[in-house]
Order: sequence, then C-alpha cells, then structure tokens
Amino acid sequence: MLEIRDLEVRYGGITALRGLSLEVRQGETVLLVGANGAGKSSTINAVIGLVRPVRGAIRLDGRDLAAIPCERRARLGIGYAPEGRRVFPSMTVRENVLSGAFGLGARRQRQALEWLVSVFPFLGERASQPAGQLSGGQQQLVAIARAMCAQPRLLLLDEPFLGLAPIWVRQISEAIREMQRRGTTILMTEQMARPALRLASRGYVMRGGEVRRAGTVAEIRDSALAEEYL
Ligand SMILES: Nc1ncnc2c1ncn2[C@@H]1O[C@H](COP(=O)(O)OP(=O)(O)OP(=O)(O)O)[C@@H](O)[C@H]1O
Repeated sequence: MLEIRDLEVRYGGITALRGLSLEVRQGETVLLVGANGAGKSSTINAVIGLVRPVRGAIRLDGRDLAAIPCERRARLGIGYAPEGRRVFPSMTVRENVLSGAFGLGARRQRQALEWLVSVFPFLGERASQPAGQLSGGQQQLVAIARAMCAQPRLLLLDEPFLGLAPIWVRQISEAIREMQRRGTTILMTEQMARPALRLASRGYVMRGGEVRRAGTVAEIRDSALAEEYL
C-alpha cells in the first residue's frame, strides 16, 4: 500500500534520511524503531507531505505522492497523529476530535464521534472541556482520536507512547487495536519499543537515517530493544 524508495531528506546541511526504503502492505502494522535522531519523524513527515525529499519516491497504492500537497494527501486516506500531543489547546475535546473529520459532512461526523466515545468513554465525559486542560496522556489520546475520526486507510502515528504512564499506554494500545480490527494499515514510530512491539507485525530498526535491520517483530526484537538503550 505504501512504498518508500531510496528517500533522502535534508534540513540545510543535515542529512536526516540517507536512501531509506521500506514498504507497508495493506492491513499491516509496521513499526519504525530507533533512538533520538534516527530519522523516524522525518520519514513520517515526508509521507504526510510536511517535508519535501531531495531524492527518492513515496507511492501510495502505486501512485507517486511527490506532486500531491499535504492537505490532498489527507483526502487520499492518510491520517496522522504527530509526536508530542499536539492538540488545539483552547478548543474543546469534541472540537479537537471533529477537526480530524473536517469536510466529512455532519452525519458521518456524528457517527464517527459516537463510535470514538463508545471506544473511549473519557472523550464523552470531557467533551466540552478545553483540550489544553487535560493531562498529557489524555491529550495524546485526543490527538489519536482526531486522526482516527476520518477513518483513514493509512494511519501514521509518531511516537504515540512517548512519556506516558502505563494507563495511557494501555488505552492508546487499545485505540490502535480498534483500528487494526477495522482493517486500517498503520505505520508507527517508537523509541520505547516494548509496547509497540506487541502491536506490530513487522518492523524496521533505524539509525543515522538508514534502515539497519528489517524483519518480523520476532526477528527485529533484539536489535530494537538494544536501540532503546543506545
Ligand atoms: N527541522 C529540522 N531542522 C534541522 N534538523 C532537523 C530538523 N528536524 C530533524 N532534524 C535532524 O534530522 C535528523 C533526524 O531527525 P528526526 O526527528 O527525523 O529523528 P527521530 O528518529 O524522529 O528522532 P526523535 O525521536 O528525536 O524525534 C536529526 O539529526 C535531527 O536533528
């Protein structure tokens, strides 16, 4: 479904990705694991269209995304939850979640919200509260619910577990399982590999903007865990 070939991303003089290639097949959950600065966010940001690669290709269902701007990629069915709990702080929880389904139409928005509240009751209990007043874990869940709201075919999650208490790691794992049950294809990044390894079927271990190892979760587990301590 997603194919990345020979991708190079630079920020001025810094090369963040050096010829990265990977693929995510329909219905899979694939993990990118690596230490700080390995290039995980740069990979996700190139797929969503936030950074423009200097070389290489990104294809969704065989279609080259190079000429497609960020906002049109969302319409192709790509959903994205950024690193670092980026909610709209003064908007309510409900408004934050619905902002992910902008343009879907009132009836589908209502259905999506009902579904998300049934999966995560806290979203209903806090619906009218400004999202900026929530705890870090709650904000991260709102950011993921916002990405889920449009029911994307391909969901990109950038470090969804970063800095969270175990209770939120469990809830976010449950959100990811819910999307898996719906057949969503998922590409997620993590430094903290353990909970993510339980959710993924395959993975890539990244370092210095390159893939160092690729394989099933069982195959990459040791190097992924080693990467956590580098
Ligand atoms: N906006 C930017 N300007 C300059 N350099 C950047 C920028 N964003 C990332 N980099 C650099 O690119 C490299 C890859 O960073 P990237 O954020 O993709 O890694 P990461 O694996 O996601 O790490 P982290 O877990 O810290 O987010 C690093 O050397 C980083 O310092």
